[in-house]
Amino acid sequence: MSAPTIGFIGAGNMATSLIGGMLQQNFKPARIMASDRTAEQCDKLARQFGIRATTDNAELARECDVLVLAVKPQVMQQVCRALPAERKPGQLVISIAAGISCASLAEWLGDGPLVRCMPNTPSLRRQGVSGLYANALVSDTQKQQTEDILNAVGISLWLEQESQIDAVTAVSGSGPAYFFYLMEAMIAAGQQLGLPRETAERLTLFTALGAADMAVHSDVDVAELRRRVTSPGGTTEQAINSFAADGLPAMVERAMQACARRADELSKELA
Ligand SMILES: NC(=O)C1=CN([C@@H]2O[C@H](COP(=O)(O)OP(=O)(O)OC[C@H]3O[C@@H](n4cnc5c(N)ncnc54)[C@H](O)[C@@H]3O)[C@@H](O)[C@H]2O)C=CC1
Ligand SMILES: O=C(O)[C@@H]1CCC=N1
Repeated sequence: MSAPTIGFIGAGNMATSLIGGMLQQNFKPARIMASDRTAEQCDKLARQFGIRATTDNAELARECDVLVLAVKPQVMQQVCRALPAERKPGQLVISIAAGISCASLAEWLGDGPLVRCMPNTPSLRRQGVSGLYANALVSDTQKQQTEDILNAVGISLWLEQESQIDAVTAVSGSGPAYFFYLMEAMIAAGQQLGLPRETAERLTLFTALGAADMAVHSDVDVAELRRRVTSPGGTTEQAINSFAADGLPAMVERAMQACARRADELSKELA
């Protein structure tokens, strides 16, 4: 079977990250298309990646075997309803929007194979992680096609239930922002302690990179890795005790609950 043609509707941050990663993983530019509301964005992608880009979403719907919906949740209904009814037969639709349910997508597009995917921006560096949920009409071949796309930019995990996508959004979809926020705070605190900004920044970023790499490749869990840094009566213990006294775990839980709740609210507001 020949390789599928893949069309991205909405060529913004996430689509650019995904396409960039796919091309590094030997996807052929001739097999990838993108459409965007703005001609500037189309020109940018065409120049950057050598792919075909158009302002006509309908062209992708007619020509592509796989359609990736990568517009903001707030415009998804309008974009879906404006697509032609004569889409490529058996077309797989992959939506990466937060908080847009399969039921809404099926109502706007008609019944068909549908995957909900929650990727994240480190896909740009092929370090992404995605949660995937398929409706009952998705074939094994289409599941494989979905994995081929998302695994080109990192790793992907299939979910049993659609509702778990909101939890994935709270952990990994939005998660890079939490780590960036912590890094911002560490850089500022490093400066307060007397380091030049650039030094505090490099120390912080390489510490984050090293800690994540170590945790990913470790055969013990992250709590044990933390304990191994924390000498009794030493310096780390003071910092961890301070975080605990300020209620860091509860703070993280509340933030992630708020994130998942917003995804659920969006699914109702935009249904
Ligand atoms: N940015 C992130 O970290 C993540 C975003 N997502 C989801 O990905 C989707 C896209 O997010 P971003 O790439 O961050 O947004 P973005 O704003 O960078 O990209 C959206 C693109 O859609 C285009 N667009 C708007 N209306 C259009 C229309 N009618 N037809 C064609 N294109 C149109 C815009 O011009 C823009 O280039 C959202 O639904 C979001 O929930 C999912 C996971 C992570
Ligand atoms: O903030 C948002 O709504 C999107 C979804 C996950 C990450 N960014």
